[in-house]
Amino acid sequence: MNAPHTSADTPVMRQFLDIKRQFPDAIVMFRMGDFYEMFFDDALTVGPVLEIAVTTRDKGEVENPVPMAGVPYHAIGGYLRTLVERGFKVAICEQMETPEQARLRKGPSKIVRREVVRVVTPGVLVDEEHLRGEEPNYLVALAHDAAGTYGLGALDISCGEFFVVTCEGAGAVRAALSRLAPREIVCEPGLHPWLGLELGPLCPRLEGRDPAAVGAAQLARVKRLREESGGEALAPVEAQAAALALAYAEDTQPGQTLLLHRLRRQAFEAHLVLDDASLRNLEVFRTLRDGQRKGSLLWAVDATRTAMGARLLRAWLGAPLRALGAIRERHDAIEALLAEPRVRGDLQDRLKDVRDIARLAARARLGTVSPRELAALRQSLAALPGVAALLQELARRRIPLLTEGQVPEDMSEGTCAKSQAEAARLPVLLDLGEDLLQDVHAALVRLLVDEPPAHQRDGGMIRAGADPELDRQLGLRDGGREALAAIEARERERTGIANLRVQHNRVFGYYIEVLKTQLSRVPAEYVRKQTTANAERYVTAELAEHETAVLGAVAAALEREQQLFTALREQVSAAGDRLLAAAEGLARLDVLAGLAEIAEDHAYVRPDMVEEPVLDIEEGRHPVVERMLDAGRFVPNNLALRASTTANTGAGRLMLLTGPNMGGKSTAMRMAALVAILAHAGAFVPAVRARVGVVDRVFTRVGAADDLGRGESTFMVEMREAAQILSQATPRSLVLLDEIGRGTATYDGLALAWAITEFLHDQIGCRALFATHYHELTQLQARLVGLRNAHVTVHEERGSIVFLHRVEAGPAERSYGIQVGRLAGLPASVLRRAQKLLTRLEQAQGEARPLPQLDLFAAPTPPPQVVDAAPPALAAILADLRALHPDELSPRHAHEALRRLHERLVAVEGGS
Ligand SMILES: Nc1ncnc2c1ncn2[C@@H]1O[C@H](COP(=O)(O)OP(=O)(O)OP(=O)(O)O)[C@@H](O)[C@H]1O
Repeated sequence: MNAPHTSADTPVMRQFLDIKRQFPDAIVMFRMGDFYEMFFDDALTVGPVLEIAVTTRDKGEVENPVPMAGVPYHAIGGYLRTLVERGFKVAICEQMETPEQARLRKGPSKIVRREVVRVVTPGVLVDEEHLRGEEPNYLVALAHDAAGTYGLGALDISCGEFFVVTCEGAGAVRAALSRLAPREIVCEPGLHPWLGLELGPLCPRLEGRDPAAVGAAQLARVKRLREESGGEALAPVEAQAAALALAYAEDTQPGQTLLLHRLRRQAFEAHLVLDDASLRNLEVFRTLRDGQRKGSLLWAVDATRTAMGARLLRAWLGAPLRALGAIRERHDAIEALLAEPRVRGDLQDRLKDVRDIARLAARARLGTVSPRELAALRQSLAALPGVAALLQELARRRIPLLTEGQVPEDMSEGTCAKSQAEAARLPVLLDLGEDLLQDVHAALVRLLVDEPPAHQRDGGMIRAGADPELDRQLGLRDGGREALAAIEARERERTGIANLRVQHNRVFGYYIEVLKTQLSRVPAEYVRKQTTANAERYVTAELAEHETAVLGAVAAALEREQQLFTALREQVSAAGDRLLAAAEGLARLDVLAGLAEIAEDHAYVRPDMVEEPVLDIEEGRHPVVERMLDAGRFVPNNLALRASTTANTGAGRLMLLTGPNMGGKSTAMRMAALVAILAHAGAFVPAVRARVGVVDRVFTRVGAADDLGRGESTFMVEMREAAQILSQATPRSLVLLDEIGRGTATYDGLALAWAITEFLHDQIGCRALFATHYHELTQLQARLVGLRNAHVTVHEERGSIVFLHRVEAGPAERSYGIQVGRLAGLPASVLRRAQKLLTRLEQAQGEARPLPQLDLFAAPTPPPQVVDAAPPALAAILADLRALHPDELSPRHAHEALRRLHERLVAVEGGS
């Protein structure tokens, strides 16, 4: 910034430059009266972005005037959102005193004191207008050690969520980042390209900061927070990442203490890991096609009533559990809620009244909560006793349920009574705790009016009768106003001016207005102040006195209101930890009740979770595709995988799925993965029965269309993903491969697919589903004990095919590419030509046999004809026509053949 001396050398500009020096990388929004002004380069940068005019401060008086652009203070929200969405960092600089106070202040400088009160970036948003209720708003800080271990510190200051994740290697970092979808990443400058992070899609903003520079104080704070949270100590990279996130976030909120809900540790090994490819391909959070939430797994199972619940459900799906105990706790809770549909429904109705308690608490802590938002908190807390009562009812109703016929004789003593109590207890996850925050609720009821205003600044939020001092000021104010009305009446009477009025404006305060037609009656003591088109305005000594009284009372009342509101806000802020604990319990309840509702409405069942590496699904359905089709149209399928297999058991560890395009292979495979994910997330699953053995990771290699935009060929992406799977999958993993190898020459592709299948089967031995069009692979069943062929069935009729979408044992008999092409509307001539080429290719391959043991293209069964069935005489003519080789005929022979065919056709038609 090269500020010319002349223009910048005023006290205010010096103040601005001082502040700008402290926030060199931020756009400084500098409050001046009713505007936020931006100067110099800031103005030039934001002008076009915000579509506002850039002017100059000195209006042509100096040679190099200071560029300036401003926005009205009350409209800052929209402008701020635009800037933040574009990835800017914005420092909000406020006036910390009134011009009046500045003038009265001792000392040489009489300019208004200004300070940056907060810095706004995408990762530290707290205001409702910037946030989406159902999505978290993470800031993620990255640290790493020499061994290539990464610590991720994830912080959502809008709701106090704070945790660390450890990742081994760049791939794991990418997986974690795509799950968390952070709005901002803080890491060592230069780290992100090295990690291969494509920030565009992954995250809107990156802040370069060196984790090593994090202060000892921050590290100590993180350590203390962790101790208070009761977990084991953090590894150094974890602590460093957490401290970096905290330091960065706190720098954006000068002078504030963030509300944090413990510092948790998400152990990598505690979760079923879904890498970015799986999250994307399985459409866990959004669809592949248009990136929408609708049509995703999350959408299909979300019946939450609160924003907090929606966020928690997202977290559960993104990081399913691996520990059977923890998974079963969730299933137990859903089961209990399913058993009592009426209680569950009532609970959900209560939850509808619950607003985003976590985010409201965080805003109370930062001092930005509005009166209207505190009313939302009041409404939420009002729902708590009802929720607690319903949970008690649920517990009571479980006693007969669990103890029928085995009520012990003496409930008061002995182990029997103890187990009795144990059995009657609610599933642990349905326990909301004792603290219903009714003290906070009572304070909100006592102080806040029923419908408070959106902003604190104008007052009108404190209930009459709540505070004697406020009531007194309001009395004075109203008394003053009444006195003014009395003056008006008295003066009308006294002067005989019937339409004399006492009025008020900001320039003159209170005045008496008399129409010009009545001027002759104006008493001598009225002092003329202003002349308008058809009236004169006057002041009197009495009026001035009352005015002072009224305005004084208004100001005093407003100030008292502000004091009371601030105290109330501080009371809420002090209850922050309790509010977050309640928020957590409510969110969990909301998710579990929602999952129970989905289970009931869509006939999901509790999966049987086991350690043994199996995946046995009876009549499973794809949760999303099922919903998109008309009721009853989805064809349920059985799928069974068993990692430890021998030749003669029904299920293998690797299922090779063949069958025509559009036959339902992808749907069946995804169904298996989604059932596994839902089960681990603690949800019920869309099936009649499911036995799910613990999975450590789900890998998918499915359709590559969406990768094309990234500048890599389909085949390259495919192979890279396959390489990753082969190097990372363990015997506990679940692997989905959809048509691997099809992006290259036939034999290359087939050979790669063949070798990959063998490797998965022999070396890794995990559960895997492999959809392929290489029929040759089906012969592997003879050699690989754990491989089972399965196919999606079609019904064939008169040369046309109908997809049955049913998975059955054994390989598909052959492919139906040409029939599918026909369904898709390819021209008949192309189809005929393709059929002919296919026959020839099959014959040629049959003779040449370039890969002997593969038995390529086994003896061709005659392909079904593409043309419609015809009467025999006609069919004979068609057969002869088909047998012609037009390209090999001379024009004369062609003409001859055409004439003969035509004659026969006319004869047949004449005879029929
Ligand atoms: N079990 C099912 N019940 C009803 N409809 C289904 C079922 N499975 C698939 N479908 C329908 O068939 C369409 C195609 O399914 P899918 O994409 O799974 O086929 P595919 O065999 O993988 O095809 P391709 O080989 O071309 O990828 C789906 O979009 C869905 O509408």
